[in-house]
Amino acid sequence: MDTSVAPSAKTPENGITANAAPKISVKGVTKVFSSKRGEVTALKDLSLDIRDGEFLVIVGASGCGKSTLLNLVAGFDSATHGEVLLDGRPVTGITPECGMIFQQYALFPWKTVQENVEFGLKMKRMPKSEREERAAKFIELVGLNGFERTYPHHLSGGMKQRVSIARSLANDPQVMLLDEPFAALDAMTRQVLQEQLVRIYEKHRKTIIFITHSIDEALLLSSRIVVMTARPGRIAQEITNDLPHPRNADVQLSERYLELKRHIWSSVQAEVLKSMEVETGQ
Ligand SMILES: Nc1ncnc2c1ncn2[C@@H]1O[C@H](COP(=O)(O)OP(=O)(O)OP(=O)(O)O)[C@@H](O)[C@H]1O
Repeated sequence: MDTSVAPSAKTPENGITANAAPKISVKGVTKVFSSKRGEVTALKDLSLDIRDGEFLVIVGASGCGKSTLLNLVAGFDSATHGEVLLDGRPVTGITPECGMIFQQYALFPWKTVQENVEFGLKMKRMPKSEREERAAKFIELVGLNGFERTYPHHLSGGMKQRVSIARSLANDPQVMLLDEPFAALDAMTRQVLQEQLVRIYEKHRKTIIFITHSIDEALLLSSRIVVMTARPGRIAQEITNDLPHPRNADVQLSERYLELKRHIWSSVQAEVLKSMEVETGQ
């Protein structure tokens, strides 16, 4: 594993200590799917540690197993071999410690913004006044004040995704899992939401695992980037992202940014070419 561009896992900006016990530990995970067309090995003997407060971004060719890995961490599915540990305990099902955000917002269309954000808190039986106050705080954090009583079908895609983020944050998960959350958005909305997520990360320091196909998105957001191999997915490379915080899109103009981007691109490109060979059976 080449980490030559990466200086160290500890940065003054994020205060993450390399030798702290991992928040999440993926240990020798293999995932085989069986279908009518036979078996697909999506992940093979994949191991990965994620530290508390890290913003880990996973990139890799289409079909290399990124969503499969995230689903195992979320407890939506279980590994064929190996295990996923959260705070040292095996993940055996969905847990409130992990909040998931999908590309397709997953909002309740019959509930207002306020009711969507309050939903998890209501499930936890939080008293009404407390949950209203909490929801208002996170609606404000994502810049949606004034839209509390609006229904999702009156919101743009970017606004819907902000509701999803507010809903997840309101539940105060220790870990946020995001599967290509901004992929369906136009470029400008996407940049606004990326910068908003960076601000949220800088303020709240959640442990975040984020999947994307965009190297620019990975570099803007992450504290570490993992490139996965072509299927069956394993870790091809890990790169510590030492671009400074507070971070915004201007970071893309720096020499360091271009250096990291070139490095990640060469790794991703090699894996994309391999995945094309897998698909065409060469
Ligand atoms: N439930 C399933 N049954 C059968 N095969 C599956 C299932 N889920 C995923 N796969 C297969 O496992 C492999 C990995 O899929 P996965 O969705 O994890 O990849 P990905 O890297 O997230 O892809 P993309 O970037 O295109 O979203 C693919 O070949 C996919 O077809």
